[in-house]
Amino acid sequence: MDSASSAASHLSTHPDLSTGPDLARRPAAGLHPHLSIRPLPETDIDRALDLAYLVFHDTPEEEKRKHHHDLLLGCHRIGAYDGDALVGVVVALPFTVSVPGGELPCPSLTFVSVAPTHRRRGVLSGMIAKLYEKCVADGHPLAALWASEDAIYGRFGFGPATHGNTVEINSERPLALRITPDDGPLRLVDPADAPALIGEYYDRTRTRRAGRIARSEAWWSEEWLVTEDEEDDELSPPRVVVLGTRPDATRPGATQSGATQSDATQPDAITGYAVYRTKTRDDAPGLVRLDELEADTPQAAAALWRYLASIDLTGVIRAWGRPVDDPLLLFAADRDQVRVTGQFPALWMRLVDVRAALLARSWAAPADLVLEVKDAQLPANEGRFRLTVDGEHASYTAAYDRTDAPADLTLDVRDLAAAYLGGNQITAVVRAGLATEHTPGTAATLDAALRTDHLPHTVDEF
Ligand SMILES: CC(=O)SCCNC(=O)CCNC(=O)[C@H](O)C(C)(C)COP(=O)(O)OP(=O)(O)OC[C@H]1O[C@@H](n2cnc3c(N)ncnc32)[C@H](O)[C@@H]1OP(=O)(O)O
Repeated sequence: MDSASSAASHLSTHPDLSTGPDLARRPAAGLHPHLSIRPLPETDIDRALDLAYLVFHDTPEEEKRKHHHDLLLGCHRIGAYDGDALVGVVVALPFTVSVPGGELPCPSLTFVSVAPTHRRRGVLSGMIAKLYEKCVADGHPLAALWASEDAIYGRFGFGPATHGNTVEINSERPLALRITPDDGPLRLVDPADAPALIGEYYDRTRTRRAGRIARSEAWWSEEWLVTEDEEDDELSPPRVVVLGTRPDATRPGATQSGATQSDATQPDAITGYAVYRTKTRDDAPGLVRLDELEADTPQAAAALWRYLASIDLTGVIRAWGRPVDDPLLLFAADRDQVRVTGQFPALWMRLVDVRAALLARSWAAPADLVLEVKDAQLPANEGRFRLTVDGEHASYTAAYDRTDAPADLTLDVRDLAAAYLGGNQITAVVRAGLATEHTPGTAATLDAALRTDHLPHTVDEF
């Protein structure tokens, strides 16, 4: 493609489109015969980016465009074409996501774009159907995304499976804590060295919570630790602070004072880290914008929060995308000082193959019930299935097989997807009138079986 031509100019010169398409409004399940949906070749990546920048009202600099180009090269890409004109794009990042008890490949949708000339004609629906075909062919039971608008993806069977809290801390006074922070050494790390150091820590610990994305080194350096923040160029470059293990004279390498030379310089000596940026402001206290804080123990987390709250010339910490069950909310001694200012859906999940998805996760309690699942897109998921979970605590095994037995619970696949990682309750879905419990107590049994020790959490927005 001629890189100088944008999707906009391409559309306006296309004979079928210049006068407005003659495409009658089609139901989502059908696609107008003018349109074809097929894999988007490498040679069309520039056109795909033009289309995405058009619909997202973005005018990126060359460097960002090159970054997006490289990102799309490594993804599965689907294009919708009207004749030669590219009118729709869906990109699937080849992610792996943690699920209760393990992890699964999870094609993750991004750059979802339909030309303004072709909206509401089933183009997105057609591309999603194509993506599901690909997931089934590849044996990938899950798909995921972050939604630009809440109303779009439920109809395609996606449910919001993880949520994030926005937390604001008044750090003009010392952070009041009900626990004693870990006294291990804190060390600032050069962001260039951070992927190797905290990347290994993250890999080691990320499956503690479901919903977490495995991060490649490129994802660390080009998404997480990129020098200039994409949304606020007044913020400092990323700062990375790591907490080391407590000085212990008995450890190898300990000095006479008890400190160890290797504390916090080796991934296995780290007990937590925080990634943050700062900025000073004329009209308000200086800001610490926290991107991520992970810790092995509440005491280690408390040490990192206390560090962030005591940075000179700052008076507020704004933390985005914190876990809903963040222990900070309990060990903070003054909840007027530490306030949850918002909550939002983060990772939307799709159980493309309900059976494979359910069998791949761990279970928290026994169950024996018949689910009737509604799935408007994927008939293989539709119908009645007996879910049995047996065995001993911590090693339950599940079976999920089609049955003619009457249903104990009827629910939509999107609500099952929202509950899959343990972050939402089926009992609440029943109470909201969105699922029907034919046998009282079934939803509570299912909730107990799906329960996880920690709520799921996703902070990688894509
Ligand atoms: C994962 C991500 O990348 S999120 C980013 C999504 N992209 C954007 O927001 C960019 C701007 N918007 C667009 O490009 C398009 O409008 C899209 C991709 C959101 C929708 O594409 P379309 O081809 O118009 O969707 P399509 O025609 O297949 O719609 C299917 C159904 O979803 C509904 N729908 C689509 N978009 C929306 C929306 N924004 N809000 C509410 N309903 C919507 C349609 O009304 C239709 O419902 P119906 O079948 O009951 O009539």
